[in-house]
Amino acid sequence: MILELDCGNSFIKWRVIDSAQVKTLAGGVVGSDEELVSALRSVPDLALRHCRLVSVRSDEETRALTRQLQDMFGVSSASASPVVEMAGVRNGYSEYQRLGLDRWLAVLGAYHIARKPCLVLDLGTAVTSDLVTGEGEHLGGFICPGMPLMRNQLRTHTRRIRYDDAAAEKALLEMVPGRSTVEAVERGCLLMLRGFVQAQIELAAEHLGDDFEVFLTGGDALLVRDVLPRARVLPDLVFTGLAIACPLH
Ligand SMILES: Nc1ncnc2c1ncn2[C@@H]1O[C@H](COP(=O)(O)OP(=O)(O)OP(=O)(O)O)[C@@H](O)[C@H]1O
Ligand SMILES: CC(C)(CO)[C@@H](O)C(=O)NCCC(=O)O
Ligand SMILES: [K+]
Repeated sequence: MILELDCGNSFIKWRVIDSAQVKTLAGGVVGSDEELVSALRSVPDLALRHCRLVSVRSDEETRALTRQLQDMFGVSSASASPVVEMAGVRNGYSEYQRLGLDRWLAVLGAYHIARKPCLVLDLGTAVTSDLVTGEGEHLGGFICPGMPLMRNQLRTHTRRIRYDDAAAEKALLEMVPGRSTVEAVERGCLLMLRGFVQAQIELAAEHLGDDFEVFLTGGDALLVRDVLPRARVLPDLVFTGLAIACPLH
């Protein structure tokens, strides 16, 4: 069995796949290293042979996690690392090491699947957009705050914006003008997000021509799905790229 991890800024996405790399045996989203360990402990008949991961956390945090996995499950971890070029894709950053590895893997995964120009949108704590040409040239992209950051900035920097998560979820069931704070904020932030992704479609058409694929991933992907009817929603896109960046021999 192989353990795969995508360590984002707020959550760790994990899954266990069989050694032939065809079936997903277990998986989930957790908020901390401790939660990951207990989630793994509750997987029946767990027998990990390998672990591969991508992390946008500090090296220290990532090392603490891999050490724990070694101690608890006897498995050593391979981490995706920055490269200039891989699998037919060329990193577009002027300092290639600075490109977030989750972005890089999502781009590798998307280009591997599409083999044509791609727009890759990842909606997590932060929202990222990346463009790749049909020749595998990564053109760079954009970063902006995601839903969690937008709403928390408003809650933190104002005196009178206060509401709980349950109310937030309910507020997004409709998009008419808000008649309460929670409705006004949640719907306002969602409109920002939708506006951003729509602008990316226009931008991608300028840089890539009209025939490009749109890939959508990240915990909040479904919030913008209705304004991107042509997008392929692939929650495991980063894992697709991880398999390319960290092959098991
Ligand atoms: N099952 C889920 N578990 C956790 N978060 C979820 C889930 N489904 C949707 N979300 C939402 O997804 C968002 C977090 O997305 P994601 O897990 O991709 O972020 P992240 O990887 O921590 O952030 P980033 O990609 O910016 O580093 C949050 O707004 C959260 O509410
Ligand atoms: C933008 C995030 C936070 C998205 O997870 C991550 O890809 C990251 O930390 N990137 C480094 C900065 C950059 O990509 O330019
Ligand atoms: K991510």
